[in-house]
Amino acid sequence: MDIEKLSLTFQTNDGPVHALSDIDLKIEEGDFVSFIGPSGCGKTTLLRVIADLEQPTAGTISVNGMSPNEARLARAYGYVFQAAALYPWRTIENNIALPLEIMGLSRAEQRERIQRNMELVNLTGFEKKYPWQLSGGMQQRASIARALAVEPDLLLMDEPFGALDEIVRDHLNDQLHQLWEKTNKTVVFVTHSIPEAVYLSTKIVVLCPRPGRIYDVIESDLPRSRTLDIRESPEFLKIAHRVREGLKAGHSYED
Ligand SMILES: Nc1ncnc2c1ncn2[C@@H]1O[C@H](COP(=O)(O)OP(=O)(O)OP(=O)(O)O)[C@@H](O)[C@H]1O
Repeated sequence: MDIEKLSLTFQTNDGPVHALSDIDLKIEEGDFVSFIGPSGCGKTTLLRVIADLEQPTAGTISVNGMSPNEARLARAYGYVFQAAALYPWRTIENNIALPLEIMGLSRAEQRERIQRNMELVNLTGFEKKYPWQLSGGMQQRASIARALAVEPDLLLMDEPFGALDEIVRDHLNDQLHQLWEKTNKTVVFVTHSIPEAVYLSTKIVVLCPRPGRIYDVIESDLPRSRTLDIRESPEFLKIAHRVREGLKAGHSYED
């Protein structure tokens, strides 16, 4: 993915809001990229621009050689929201089936994809449950399975684990990491958590607000294959330190 000199200004009743300013970023296939930064620095807006849910006011962006609009129509990405956004009146398997029905896949193909992706997120056996019968962490895994079932090259995730407690979050970080290793998808991930960003990413983009812009891009030198233990290593702590310094430098304490 190639983003060049991209800016987005929202016109509001209180005047213009410079949500994104002069963003330059390259994301390679198979990268795991995190956007981290204080509230209002434009993380979600940038993700939404990639997803064709917002239009930039300047600059260019290409997603797998396509415009975001072409990529959306080609179903090149899956989007996972902060809250699981599952339909409560549909079972887990029928939630995952929904985009597949819209795509017009055969029942057999739908069933095969549901089974395979539920297995990938360790939810086999919960096909007939309703979302409200599952824990928050399981609901998030189900929404990841739904995004994966479309078989996108690119997974866009907006703070998917933000509302979960620390232990569940650690567990899901580990699972997501393994999933990424197994599937070799490109992932763009929004987070507020430094350990989460450093653990998961091959590239960490530190953003700062007013106007929303990139402060630092950190290429991780951690091995691609990792376990949560790596968080104790000096290499991990060094990257975490650099992210923290970036956040401090870009932070305004007047908020
Ligand atoms: N539709 C909109 N209309 C006007 N302003 C908007 C709109 N969407 C976002 N903004 C503003 O753009 C800026 C960036 O918002 P954005 O949600 O991308 O930040 P963020 O880094 O994701 O924040 P958070 O961490 O709180 O989710 C903020 O100042 C926000 O108020």
